[in-house]
Amino acid sequence: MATGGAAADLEDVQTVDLMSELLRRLKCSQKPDKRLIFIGPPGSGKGTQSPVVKDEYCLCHLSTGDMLRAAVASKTPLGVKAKEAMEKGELVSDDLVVGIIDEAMNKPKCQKGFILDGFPRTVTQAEKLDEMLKRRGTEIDKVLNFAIDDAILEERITGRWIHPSSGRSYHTKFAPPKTPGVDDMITLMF
Ligand SMILES: Nc1ncnc2c1ncn2[C@@H]1O[C@H](COP(=O)(O)OP(=O)(O)O)[C@@H](O)[C@H]1O
Repeated sequence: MATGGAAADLEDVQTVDLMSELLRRLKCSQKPDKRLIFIGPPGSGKGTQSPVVKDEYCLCHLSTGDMLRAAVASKTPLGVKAKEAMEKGELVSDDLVVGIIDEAMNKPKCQKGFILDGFPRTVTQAEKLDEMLKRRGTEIDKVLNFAIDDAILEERITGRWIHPSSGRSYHTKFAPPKTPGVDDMITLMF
């Protein structure tokens, strides 16, 4: 399905990037398919573990929260519809969320499977997920519940610092920035 445009784009890609992507795909072709659901409150470690598991098993990480925030930021039609509910701290409609997950699952990066993060969040979403998987002739392999003590969660969340423009997160005790209150990359650059 490569188009003329896509082929031209590849010519612009550095050889070293192209080779490492080829090697990655070769390695990935030997991995078993995996379809996972991660469940856990903010601070439970989903955000830390997801990229590790994703890279190891060549999966895509489908975080509905991240996808919705990106849609809102880039003002796509989906983002415009989701914005109001998100700002009020309410759930976005099941149809919208199911739509973005269904579309994302068709992407090549989800070919080996996926990590669902923040989805399903309602019974309707869970039923729709069942339908989607049935249609694709697949199943969920594992659901991982990041069970964690409330006291630990509180310590992690209250000590968290987020650099808004990059999304990099720090912790006053566990992962402090080099200079208090300053993002490390900025410290490095100046
Ligand atoms: N599965 C979902 N169904 C409906 N709304 C969702 C779903 N996932 C995320 N959202 C919307 O995105 C917001 C942010 O989600 P998320 O990043 O998971 O963070 P939080 O832990 O603050 O809920 C939610 O408050 C909700 O409005």
